[in-house]
Amino acid sequence: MQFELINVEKVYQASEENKVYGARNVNLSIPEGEFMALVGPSGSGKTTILNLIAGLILPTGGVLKHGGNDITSMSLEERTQHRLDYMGFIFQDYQLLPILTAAENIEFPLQLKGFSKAEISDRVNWALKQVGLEKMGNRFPKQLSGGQQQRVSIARAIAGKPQLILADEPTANLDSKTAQEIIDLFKKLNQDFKLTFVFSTHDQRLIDQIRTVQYIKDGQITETRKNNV
Ligand SMILES: Nc1ncnc2c1ncn2[C@@H]1O[C@H](COP(=O)(O)OP(=O)(O)OP(=O)(O)O)[C@@H](O)[C@H]1O
Repeated sequence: MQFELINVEKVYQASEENKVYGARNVNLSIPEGEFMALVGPSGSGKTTILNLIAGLILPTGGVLKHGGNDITSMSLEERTQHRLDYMGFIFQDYQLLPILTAAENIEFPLQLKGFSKAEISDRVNWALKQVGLEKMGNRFPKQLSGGQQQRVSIARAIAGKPQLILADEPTANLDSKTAQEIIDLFKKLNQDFKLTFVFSTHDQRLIDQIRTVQYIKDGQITETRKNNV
């Protein structure tokens, strides 16, 4: 099922006379298996668009769809459930809980989804293997490098077997070699499982490797570039 943003607008009302367009006339189709980056300067609206796709914020205009379903007309509970069912999230600062081991960090959202103990254990082992950390499940975040912590957060995002991964600047805190390894891992997951990726980046070195690049400025898509990868 594809995600679609149709004429989406998000106005932040800082005050009566101070309106900020976080997104304006955004039209985006995200088919299953897409590998898409949102690229633009700070404040251009990348996070806003990711949050709109996630249903974390609602547009002030336009429609957001997944398959035939209109996400904008769902209740808060339905949107939360929809997000749990279909999406995984990766953040710039990993957002791992420091008091939990790598494996426990991956388990946590699976418990929210109500899986059995055996299913959780299978999924954690599967996810750790996918990210090449099968021997590090017992380590705490502070015992892992930045790249390894980001791998744990990727494992956490994929363990629920989502359709779409949303990632806000996932390589911004990493050196260029580690950033490349993380993008290689995204590509592998995209190819092996037809997992859809939409992520924001500032990193010019990564852009040529991304199938669809959406350039964002002042909340608008100014250019779409397709790379043959
Ligand atoms: N909650 C909010 N209230 C008011 N304005 C906001 C809010 N969130 C974002 N904005 C504004 O909307 C615009 C887009 O912000 P957004 O965070 O989406 O950009 P970004 O491209 O992700 O930036 P960065 O690369 O710095 O994270 C900016 O002008 C920002 O100041």
